[in-house]
Amino acid sequence: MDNILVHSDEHVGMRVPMKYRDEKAVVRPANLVELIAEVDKIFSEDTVNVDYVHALMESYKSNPADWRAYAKFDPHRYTRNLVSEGNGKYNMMLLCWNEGQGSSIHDHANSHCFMKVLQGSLIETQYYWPAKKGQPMKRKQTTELMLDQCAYIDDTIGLHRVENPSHVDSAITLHLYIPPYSECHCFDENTGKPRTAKVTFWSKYGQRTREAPTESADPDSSKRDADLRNAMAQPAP
Ligand SMILES: N[C@@H](CS(=O)O)C(=O)O
Ligand SMILES: [Fe+2]
Repeated sequence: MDNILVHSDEHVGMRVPMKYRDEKAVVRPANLVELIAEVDKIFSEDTVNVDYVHALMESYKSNPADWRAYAKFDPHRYTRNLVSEGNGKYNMMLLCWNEGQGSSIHDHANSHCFMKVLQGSLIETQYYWPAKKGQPMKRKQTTELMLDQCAYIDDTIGLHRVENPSHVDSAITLHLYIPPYSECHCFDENTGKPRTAKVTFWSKYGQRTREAPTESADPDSSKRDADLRNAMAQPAP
C-alpha cells in the first residue's frame, strides 16, 4: 500500500503507532545505517507524519565515515548519488555540490522532499509557481541551510533552487524523496517557461552508473553520456 504522509496538524489515522505521530519521540540514529533502518520502519506504516521524518533526518549527526562511499563529485554539475530505493517507497540520495554549483528552479513531481546538510552550507531560494506566461519568476524566500539542518519542500509550498555559494568549499546534502520520481520540471527564471527534466544518477550504491569508455568508442557514447548528464543542474554561466 502507498504511504500517506500527513502534517502533524492534519488528521492522523488511528492505526499509526503513537511514536510516529510525535516528532518529540524521535531517537537519534547513531549512524546512516540506523537512519535508513528507521526510515524503512516508518514506511512499513500506512500513514507517516512529515514532521516526524523531518525531526528524524535532522537528529542524525553527519559523520563522513557513514557516507564517504557515496560522495562523488563532477567538475561541471552537481551529482545525484543513490543510497537507498526503500523498496520502491522512497529514494534516498547524496547530492554533491562543488564550489558554486547549483540546481535550476524546479518542482518535485508531487513528492515530499527532505534535504539535510551533511557538509558545508547551501542557499535554498524558494519561488512561487509562475503566475503569468512570460513574466519573471517571483522569489518567496531565501534560506541558508547549515550543517545538519534539514529543509522540507513539496509542490504545495512552491518551487526552489539550491546552490553552494562557497568559492572554496564543496557541500554535500542527503535527500529523501517520497515517493521516488523519474522526471520533474525546471523553470526559466526570466519567463517562467517550464521544461521537463529526467532525473539521473551519477552513481548508485557507490558505483558509477555508466561504464568506463572503452577503446572501441561506441558511436552513440556521447549521446549516452548526454542522457546521463544531470539535466537539473544550473547551466554554466
Ligand atoms: N531536487 C533536486 C536537488 S535540489 O536542488 O533540491 C534534485 O533532486 O536533484
Ligand atoms: Fe529540489
